[in-house]
Amino acid sequence: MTSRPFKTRFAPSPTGLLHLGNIRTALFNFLLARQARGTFLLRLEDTDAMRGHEKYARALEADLRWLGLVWNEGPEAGGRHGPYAQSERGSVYKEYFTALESKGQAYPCFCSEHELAIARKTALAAHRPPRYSGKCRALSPQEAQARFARGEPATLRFRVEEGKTVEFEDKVRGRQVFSTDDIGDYVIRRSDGTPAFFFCNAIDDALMEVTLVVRGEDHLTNTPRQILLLQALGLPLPAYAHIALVVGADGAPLSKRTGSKSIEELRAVGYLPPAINNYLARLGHTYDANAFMNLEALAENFDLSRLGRAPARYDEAQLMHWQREAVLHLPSTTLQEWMGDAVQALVPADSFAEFTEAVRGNISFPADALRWARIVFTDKLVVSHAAREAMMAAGPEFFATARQALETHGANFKVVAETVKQARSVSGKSLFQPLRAALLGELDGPEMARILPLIGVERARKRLSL
Ligand SMILES: Nc1ncnc2c1ncn2[C@@H]1O[C@H](COP(=O)(O)OP(=O)(O)OP(=O)(O)O)[C@@H](O)[C@H]1O
Repeated sequence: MTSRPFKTRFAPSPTGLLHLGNIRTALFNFLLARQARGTFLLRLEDTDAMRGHEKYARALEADLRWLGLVWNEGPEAGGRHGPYAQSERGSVYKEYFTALESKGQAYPCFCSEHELAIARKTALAAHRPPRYSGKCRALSPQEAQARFARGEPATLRFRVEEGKTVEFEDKVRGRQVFSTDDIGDYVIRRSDGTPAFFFCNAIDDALMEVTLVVRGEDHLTNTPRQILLLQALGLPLPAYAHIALVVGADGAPLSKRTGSKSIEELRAVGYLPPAINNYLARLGHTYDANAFMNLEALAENFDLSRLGRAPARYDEAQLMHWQREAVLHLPSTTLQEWMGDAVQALVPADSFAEFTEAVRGNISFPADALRWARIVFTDKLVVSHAAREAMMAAGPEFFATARQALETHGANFKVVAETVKQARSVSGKSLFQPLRAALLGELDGPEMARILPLIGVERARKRLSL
């Protein structure tokens, strides 16, 4: 098994937009494949019955590409093991159902939902695991045929040998032991003919030669069932790593069904791919270095043994930290594009590079850049209460001197400030705050030496005349 080429996979069901929990699973699989110079496979776990799966499939592919989590095998990328959408693999699953039936390892079950529900309740009341009683196990082929002929619907159940254990070494959670007595015979094909999710999932992992399955721990209880299936079919087993789920502030796992914030929404407000990647790679996983890293470095230093088992809590403040880091690290031209049309319309082309560098340290989103662009390049200055107080405290003579210095020396903040300092004997906060307040309308913001030349003498003169 270990001699097979290293391959991980991400196998989402396109039932909604991906959220940070799903993407973290994709990221870990991507990083591990990249680190091992192996393959990162994408498989769509859709079924024909799913609504809108085409739309969501395209959306999740776009999300992955946007984050740079590019798959080397799967839809569009191609590969030897396609098709890569489960809705197109019906004939493959059929073949394996037949194989299991002909070996006597699967049998038709005619028990109705109602009957099964009663049996489950009875078992639970008697403190027994609610596993299938085995009622249809012993049906003779003739009897089964007769019932089919009468048009009775049947599921297909996988036969599980009693009194055994299924064991595997989980790469995150350690040794896992399950008793087959708790599992019981389980449904692998529903009565409408559709295969059970974990059946397709296991068969596909084996046929697509996946060697390591990294997925949310919500799948942990599927694993012994999948191992039993693969063993019965003589198919290779992957290694497994079940990672803690990402939970929201309420402690509940992020989920498409409960409307968790989607990657698409984060992209729309201006979150940057390296911010999301740096944040998620550290969510429940630790690196030695806390520095901002590109995907290559995140991959190089990723370590499965450093994954925590506790639920990973989504923390927006942490994501914001990495967003600011990403803004600081972005190439200037990319940052300008990211700022968007509204900023581009306000900032003169020949000042864009200076503007970008001046505000880079003070923005987290394009909306922040727009605010600074309005302050610097329009006459609509909104002066905050604190700024107005600082200006009042400095008094009109302070500003008369500042205006005079501006006329004499131009938009050179250092010289203007130095002149005011000498002439009015003020320094530190009492010098810089009123100047900043008048010129920007705020007490915090970009470095004045960079921003004043962009504001220009004319606009600065008016602002110092307040
Ligand atoms: N909250 C979460 N935290 C971490 N991983 C998650 C979370 N929710 C789903 N995953 C993982 O994302 C991968 C893709 O899952 P899939 O698209 O089937 O979503 P799902 O399990 O149906 O989740 P959802 O509840 O969001 O629909 C799986 O490995 C799953 O374990």
